[in-house]
Amino acid sequence: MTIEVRGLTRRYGDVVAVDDLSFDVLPGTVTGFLGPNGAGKSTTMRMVLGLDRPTAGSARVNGRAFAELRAPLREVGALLDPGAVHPGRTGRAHLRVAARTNGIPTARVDEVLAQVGLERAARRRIKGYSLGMKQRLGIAGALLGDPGVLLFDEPINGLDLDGVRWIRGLLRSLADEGRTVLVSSHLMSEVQQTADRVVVIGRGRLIADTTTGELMRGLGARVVRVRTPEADALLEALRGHRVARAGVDELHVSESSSAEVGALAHAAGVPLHHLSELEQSLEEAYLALTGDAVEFAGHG
Ligand SMILES: Nc1ncnc2c1ncn2[C@@H]1O[C@H](COP(=O)(O)OP(=O)(O)OP(=O)(O)O)[C@@H](O)[C@H]1O
Repeated sequence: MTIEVRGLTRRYGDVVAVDDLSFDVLPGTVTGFLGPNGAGKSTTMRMVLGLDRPTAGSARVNGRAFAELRAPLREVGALLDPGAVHPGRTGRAHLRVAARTNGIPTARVDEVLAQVGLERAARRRIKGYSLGMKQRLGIAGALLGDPGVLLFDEPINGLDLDGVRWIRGLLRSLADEGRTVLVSSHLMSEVQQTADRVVVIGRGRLIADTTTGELMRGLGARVVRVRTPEADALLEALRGHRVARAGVDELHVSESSSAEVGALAHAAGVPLHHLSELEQSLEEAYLALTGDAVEFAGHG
């Protein structure tokens, strides 16, 4: 039960939505799929689900292209666009149609309705559903075929706190049952709370593919802020370190400590006017990581 993405590329005219992307999603884990708006997350998921055609490369589920899966809904379930349902149908009727067309026993419909907590609304028309209820119905649809691979595109969008907690618990339990779970979000904080692994993309390209812990350690690294009237001399003394020039008299040193920077400055006879450690918040660090990849940055 895996998702394998290899050299996946999708162009729309001049826009490269997904750019030579490769990663694996493994069973028993929740993998967060993280990137700013327009990064290419939905396009990637659509290609995994056979809803869009790669310009190059491949996306495989359990070793096969989606079109080659014999019983697709039993192998992979997805929540993509919860609004894309017939509003005049009841939730139950909607799922029964999906079950029938996919050779899934209709008894399964009531099971998944119970699993997502929609039993009481099952006989009401979808047009009367709240966003959260539509989201739950979409998830029920994803679970219908009891698939080993699940994709959720921004599942917490528009949910209240209870709904968010419920989704987190559901993702966890699906992974604990040994399933392969890929969940997209544009929020670092969300992925931090739910995912074991993270695939970060920006402008369609892979930025990071690692465990959540590693990503947080890397991103949360302290930066030493130092000010000196002799910045060039200090730069020289810090050779071999990762240093960014933040102004005429200010340097930011990564992967170091104020003790180390202070000692190096002292040894080189460089006077310091300021020395401190900046603790980056995870959200800031994530923005720094994907900053160059943001398609439309807000100003002011
Ligand atoms: N059918 C399409 N035709 C033209 N361009 C498209 C199409 N689908 C997506 N794009 C473009 O591809 C890029 C990636 O879009 P995509 O929706 O995959 O990003 P995303 O990471 O899911 O973002 P969001 O969080 O906003 O949904 C964007 O520049 C988008 O405008």
